[in-house]
Amino acid sequence: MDLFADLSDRLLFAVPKKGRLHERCLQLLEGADVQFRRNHRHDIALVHNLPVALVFLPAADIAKFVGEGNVHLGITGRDIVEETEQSDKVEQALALGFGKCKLSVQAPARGPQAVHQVEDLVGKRVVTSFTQLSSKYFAELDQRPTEIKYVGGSVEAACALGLADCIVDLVESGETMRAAGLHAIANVLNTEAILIRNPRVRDNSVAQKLIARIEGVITAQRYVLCNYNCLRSRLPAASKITPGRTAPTISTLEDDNHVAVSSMVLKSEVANIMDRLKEIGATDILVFNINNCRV
Ligand SMILES: Nc1ncnc2c1ncn2[C@@H]1O[C@H](COP(=O)(O)OP(=O)(O)OP(=O)(O)O)[C@@H](O)[C@H]1O
Ligand SMILES: O=P(O)(O)OC[C@H]1O[C@H](OP(=O)(O)OP(=O)(O)O)[C@H](O)[C@@H]1O
Ligand SMILES: [Mg+2]
Repeated sequence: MDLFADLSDRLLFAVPKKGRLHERCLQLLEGADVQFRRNHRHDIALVHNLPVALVFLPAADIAKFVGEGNVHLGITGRDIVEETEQSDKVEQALALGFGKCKLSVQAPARGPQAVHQVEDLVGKRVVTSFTQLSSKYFAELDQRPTEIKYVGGSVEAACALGLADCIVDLVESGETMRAAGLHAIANVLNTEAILIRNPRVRDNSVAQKLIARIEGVITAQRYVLCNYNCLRSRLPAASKITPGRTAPTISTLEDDNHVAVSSMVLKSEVANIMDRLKEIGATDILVFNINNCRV
């Protein structure tokens, strides 16, 4: 196989090769029926059923590849787009709703090294994988230079090892930082995984198709389908509780006094919605997962 010739007519789509976003990206691709077989240790995989090639890269490099046009579409964290200064060069096609965390300033919580406010860190030593964002953050805080040093991983160890007075790193549950004796003293950025594209992509139709499919998978994960019966006279109240994305679907029943209602509702609100439907006398309330959709 001549891989370079095979790639020339394909849309290149970068996917994190490891780390927190990898598995979720593979699930998205499966949901979008992007079929491929990745050979062991090979970082490029041709898609069988679309003119697309997947390129497996470290999440930290993806924004730059997309921004410079080497690849056309990619999934990475918003933090990476900001850190690599690509926000003017890439378009955000979709926010994906996973990989949510905060980039935050963390310092020792107790002992002689303890720090409780970020102002006390001006002029001190910061260790991070996010040197650009950290430099900007501390420069805005004070004109005095703060020393910013790069490390590629296990950033949380830097204070205990005497390398830093504080770190700037990603925090989700806070477990890693607690275990390292650190606490958050300032938030630099909220981030989540995003689908980005190069605005100069040649074959827009393939990119559009992929974006629409991925949007469908994400929407299907966020919503469920709620079906129930209620008295026709309670329809105005029912429609307020389940307005649907456009409007609820109403079907007539043999019994003229009742209607069947079907409506997409947010998964995160479904328990509350079922309670409210019960209160207005709805019966036979059923909730179904949605496998896939286009909205
Ligand atoms: N704890 C977390 N919770 C949620 N999202 C995270 C978390 N850590 C990182 N991310 C997101 O995932 C992106 C990639 O980070 P991650 O650390 O998973 O990649 P990596 O450094 O390439 O992998 P690894 O750390 O396994 O070597 C980050 O830029 C951020 O957007
Ligand atoms: O708040 P938490 O839920 O504990 O998550 C935060 C941790 O997740 C990331 O680390 P990762 O797992 O990528 O390991 P790494 O430090 O080796 O990159 C990040 O760098 C933190 O260490
Ligand atoms: Mg990591």
